[in-house]
Amino acid sequence: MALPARVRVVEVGPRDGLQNEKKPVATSSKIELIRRLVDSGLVYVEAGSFVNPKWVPQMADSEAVFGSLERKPGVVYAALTPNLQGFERAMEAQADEVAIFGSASESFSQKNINCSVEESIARFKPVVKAAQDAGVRVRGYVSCVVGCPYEGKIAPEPVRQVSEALLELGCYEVSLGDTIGVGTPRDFETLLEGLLPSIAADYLAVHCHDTYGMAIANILTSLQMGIAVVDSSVAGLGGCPYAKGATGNVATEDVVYLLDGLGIAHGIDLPKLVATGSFISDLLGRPNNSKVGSALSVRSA
Ligand SMILES: CC(C)(COP(=O)([O-])OP(=O)([O-])OC[C@H]1O[C@@H](n2cnc3c(N)ncnc32)[C@H](O)[C@@H]1OP(=O)([O-])[O-])[C@@H](O)C(=O)NCCC(=O)NCCSC(=O)C[C@@](C)(O)CC(=O)[O-]
Repeated sequence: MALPARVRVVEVGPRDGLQNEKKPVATSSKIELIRRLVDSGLVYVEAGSFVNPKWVPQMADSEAVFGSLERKPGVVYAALTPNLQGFERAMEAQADEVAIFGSASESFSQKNINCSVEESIARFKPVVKAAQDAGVRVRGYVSCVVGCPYEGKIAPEPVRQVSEALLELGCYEVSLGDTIGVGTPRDFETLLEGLLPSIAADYLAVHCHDTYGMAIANILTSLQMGIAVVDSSVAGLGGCPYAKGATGNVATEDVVYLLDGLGIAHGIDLPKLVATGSFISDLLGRPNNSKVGSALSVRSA
């Protein structure tokens, strides 16, 4: 299949990237990070999450973050909302879009959102209804699409079932999460071969963690199979609080470099993005997990 002419990059660094940071990150730093990301050309930023702050303390200031974002036409600031309580908080904070998050693995569902996969769909139903009533778009996530930290390998069928359930509820798109970054291109091929006969590529995104260094290869495979939406975190920030040992998302800089090399449009200014990756890595006092970011920072220094 031909590669897509344009890819929509969904920046999840301020949420997925920062949610697992052990040291507190100042609200003002999060706001500055998001400002720089938007200044780099990103138009979709997952800026926070309205979950139980006891479960994910790093996201407890999401109201304050959303309250100080500079709103710009065409820029979407999204938030995770696991239930109606989260959705109401997100609306109060004027999130532009929300996301519900399920799992293809029962064990991960219990650890992450404290309910079974079936219960999660029932819990999401009123969230989507409330969002539709408010005219707010809802994105869906499915975690553990190829592997689970508790159950090992995951087959495409449960992923298809949960993805279809989320789309039937009213999600406009489902992002397929390799939560622990164990997938290889063969796994992504098998996954998409299992999904694409019943779900059009236009309704799917990929969300690859880079634990085993396979994320860029998995994204390339997905692009070749018609996927045109890619989630990523600047500087490869992140990890999942409920997936021990999982490292960050694929770095946005690495995705942009790949897209440039393939001649795929994306609308992002790579030098500005690299500077943003250096900014947040310095601020967190951790190495920059983007290979492209590190290489280009050294060259420009
Ligand atoms: C889902 C819940 C809330 C269920 O948690 P629960 O304990 O089952 O909820 P509950 O309804 O029984 O309520 C218990 C307490 O939580 C409070 N509560 C309940 N809901 C909220 C809310 N929205 N905001 C604030 N507070 C809330 C509620 O008010 C109550 O407070 P108490 O009376 O004990 O003081 C909990 O399990 C939770 O917060 N989990 C967070 C999970 C999370 O954020 N995980 C990381 C994000 S997912 C991810 O990273 C994967 C992804 C998306 O990136 C894709 C991938 O890579 O795979």
